[in-house]
Amino acid sequence: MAPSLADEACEACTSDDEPLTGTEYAEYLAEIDGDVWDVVNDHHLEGVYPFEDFRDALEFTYEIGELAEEEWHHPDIQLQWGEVRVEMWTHKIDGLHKTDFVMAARMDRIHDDYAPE
Ligand SMILES: C[C@H](O)[C@H](O)[C@H]1CNC2=NC(N)=NC(=O)C2=N1
Repeated sequence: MAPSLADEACEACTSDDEPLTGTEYAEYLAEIDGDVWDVVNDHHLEGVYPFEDFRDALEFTYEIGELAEEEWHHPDIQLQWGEVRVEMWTHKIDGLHKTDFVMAARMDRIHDDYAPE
């Protein structure tokens, strides 16, 4: 079996890279949580994570913030009761790079720990 996207390294992006097109990112999109993530305008990822309450949403926000600092790839984050919204793309190429999908897969893995029993 191919390694999970969440186990792959975040690849460094250079300004020579082209943003991924729909056919190119389709295989990565299939590996992240389809109930959470959508690609918008072939340009960025939008994710909406559900939570049981505000505290879980707050702790998840902190955890993905730490991930962002470790990988130096920072989503826009909106926290509200029971929900965390995330937007993410690769600024250098103003579009999607494999790294955006690796980050999404890592966030999915973190979110798994918040699933209700
Ligand atoms: C200048 C700085 O290194 C860049 O803006 C980094 C930091 N965080 C980032 N976050 C995201 N989401 N995309 C980027 O391309 C990015 N690049």
